[in-house]
Amino acid sequence: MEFTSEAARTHYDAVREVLAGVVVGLDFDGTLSPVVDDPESARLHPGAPGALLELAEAVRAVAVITGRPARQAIAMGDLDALGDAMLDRGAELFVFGQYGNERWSATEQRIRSPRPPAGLATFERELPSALRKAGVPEAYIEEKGLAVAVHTRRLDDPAGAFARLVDPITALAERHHLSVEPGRNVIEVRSGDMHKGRAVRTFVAEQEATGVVFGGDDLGDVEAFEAVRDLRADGLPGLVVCSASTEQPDLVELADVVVDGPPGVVDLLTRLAR
Ligand SMILES: O=P(O)(O)OC[C@H]1O[C@H](O[C@H]2O[C@H](CO)[C@@H](O)[C@H](O)[C@H]2O)[C@H](O)[C@@H](O)[C@@H]1O
Repeated sequence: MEFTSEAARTHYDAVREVLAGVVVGLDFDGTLSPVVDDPESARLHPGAPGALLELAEAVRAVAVITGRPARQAIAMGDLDALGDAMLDRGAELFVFGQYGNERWSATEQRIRSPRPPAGLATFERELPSALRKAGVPEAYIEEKGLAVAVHTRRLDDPAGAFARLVDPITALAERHHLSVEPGRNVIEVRSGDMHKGRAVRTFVAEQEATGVVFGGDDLGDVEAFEAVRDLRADGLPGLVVCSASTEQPDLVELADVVVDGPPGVVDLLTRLAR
């Protein structure tokens, strides 16, 4: 792991000093789960469950804060079993799905979810035609209930296809009053009401946290990075962790600690816990 500045090292020490009251939010894809070609095949890094379990005992609470539907993240990460193991040790696991629109906890064992945003159903109906017109009809459409993701990773030219799709998808989304979230070979369309920054702030407030850590790897994590930095400016110890990749190099400059993808995240969580 690498600190991005001397101040960053101080932030790390400040968080460790109040660790028992700290909340830890972690993104799923690219942070806890290595990025794979098929979004359905993503799984937790093998070291993640053990590291999260150990960490949960040392902090106030742990949350997976993801763009995925909560149900999917729970299934892919076997998070209900992990949550049970945490409860057995007096710790709690939360999942904030769809950028904080959905909420699950190991104690409640049910997902609270709002209705899909107005305009999403029409957007979905019009999307295949927009993909055809942009010359990328074979892009993979992932329907998530509250959002739609268009993936280009498995195409012959993922970056070129992404570039051809951003403007037409943005225009279509705007016509339906929806927001666009570009990511790693993915363009997501969803309601703009919620983002990971709000999820982080809610998590901190509800848990009356004495500090906060957030780790992420993609543009959809930037609001959470900013929330940690803003809370820190208000006096709450905080640490921003970037799970680095060549696909989103710009995120590094927003972070305090940079680690090498999910294996590096697991290593950092293990160090924090000890
Ligand atoms: O907030 P996250 O947990 O990072 O979720 C963001 C999106 O991640 C998924 O896509 C990404 O991971 C896939 C599997 O590794 C990869 O194939 C894809 O290229 C990545 O963009 C997921 O499919 C989306 O629904 C999530 O919103």
